[in-house]
Amino acid sequence: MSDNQADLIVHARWIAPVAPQEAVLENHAVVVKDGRIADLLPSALANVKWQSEEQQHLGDHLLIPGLVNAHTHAAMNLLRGIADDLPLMTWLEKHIWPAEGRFVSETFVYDGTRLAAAEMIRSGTTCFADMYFFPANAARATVEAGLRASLFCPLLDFPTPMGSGPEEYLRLATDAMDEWQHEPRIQIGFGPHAPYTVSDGPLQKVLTLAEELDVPIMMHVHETAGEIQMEVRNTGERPLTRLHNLGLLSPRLLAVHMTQLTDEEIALVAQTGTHVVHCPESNLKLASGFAPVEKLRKANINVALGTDGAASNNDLDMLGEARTAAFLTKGVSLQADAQPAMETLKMATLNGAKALGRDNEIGSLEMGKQADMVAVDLNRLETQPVYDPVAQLIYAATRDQITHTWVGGRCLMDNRQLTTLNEALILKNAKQWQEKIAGADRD
Ligand SMILES: CSC[C@H]1O[C@@H](n2cnc3c(O)ncnc32)[C@H](O)[C@@H]1O
Ligand SMILES: [Zn+2]
Repeated sequence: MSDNQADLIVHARWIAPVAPQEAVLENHAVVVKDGRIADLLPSALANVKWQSEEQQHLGDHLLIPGLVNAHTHAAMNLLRGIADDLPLMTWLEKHIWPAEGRFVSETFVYDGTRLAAAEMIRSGTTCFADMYFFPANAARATVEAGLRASLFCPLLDFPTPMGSGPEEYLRLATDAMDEWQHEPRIQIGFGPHAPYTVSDGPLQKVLTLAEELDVPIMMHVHETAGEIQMEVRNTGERPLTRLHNLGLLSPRLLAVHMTQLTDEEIALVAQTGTHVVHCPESNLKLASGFAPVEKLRKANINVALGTDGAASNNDLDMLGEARTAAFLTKGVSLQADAQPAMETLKMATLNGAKALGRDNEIGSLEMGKQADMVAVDLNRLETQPVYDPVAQLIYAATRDQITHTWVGGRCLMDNRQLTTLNEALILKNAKQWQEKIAGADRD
């Protein structure tokens, strides 16, 4: 193959590379070779410098890096709408855990993750961070869909459909790491559920193994005030202090939610390089609170964005989540200029990639990185006229305007048609699960 031979050239009216520069490029093209971005140059020069049989002329579209959903429970798509309008602990203890106890299996996780993958591809997510049971089945569904994922293997003090206790969860996690080590699109990490469900011994083991194997850790932390009061009552310490004393706060940790933070705790998170994953819609729906994003940003903390699972959100729409995040930060900080549109796009892409330690490969449209990209059609009544394409994306566009999704240069959605997944089959399967789950309650 000659040096100027490419596999695909995508031309767009606007390209927002996110990094190394935040500026939006006009009438440019991305050249893809061997799954990576080989060039980013003015459209007029693309076919002078490069040859490619495959060309995509997008017109009035904005091309952005693939969205990185930094926290979800993909298979919970099958539990969407099963328990609404409840606070976290009632939702979890009285509804979700009992339902998981009855229905979660390897098949449930495979089917649920496939349903979630279809929704994610259709809404521009190219990489997701998942924390759920039977991660090998989630990995299989992810690879078949063509997506990227970081799968965090669950660990709790008590039995679940997946295992009997910490020793078994740890073994299953290291087995999954062995099994998936040669699949570059899959990363496996540890997912100790929360400070109130995992005791010190297992957390110490997680930390030792994570350091030895050099993998990330994801945990729900300070999601509600109630969880903090409970820990203070039982141990006299706040959960974050306990995690710090155990040595868990570090760039290896993705602390999810973080809605309750003192100024001292924010300083500690900054000092230790811990990443925060903000899940505004789940936090709002469960009435948990909200992360003080503007304060976190001022402290130079990396804040990524996640939807949480579809049973608490109730969708996996990262564009919608980004809009909620931007508005919430402005409202909470009483500063209209807090979290501008470009900052929000960065939170939904590069910051997620950084939190997962994958920013050398994904998160921005830079030469050498994987060609994970999403095209958004701005040529619609709802997003015209266009003065600022990124503002239009964050403040006005909706996920149905996403026309194309590529992962590693492979097109997973072409003009809103899924190429790797059978929509009709997935739909049918989701309905069968609904009948099984709702039917079991009637019996
Ligand atoms: C250890 S597997 C994941 C476990 O977490 C539960 N879960 C889903 N959303 C939340 C949330 O917002 N806070 C705490 N726990 C959550 C899920 O149902 C699984 O049991
Ligand atoms: Zn969660």
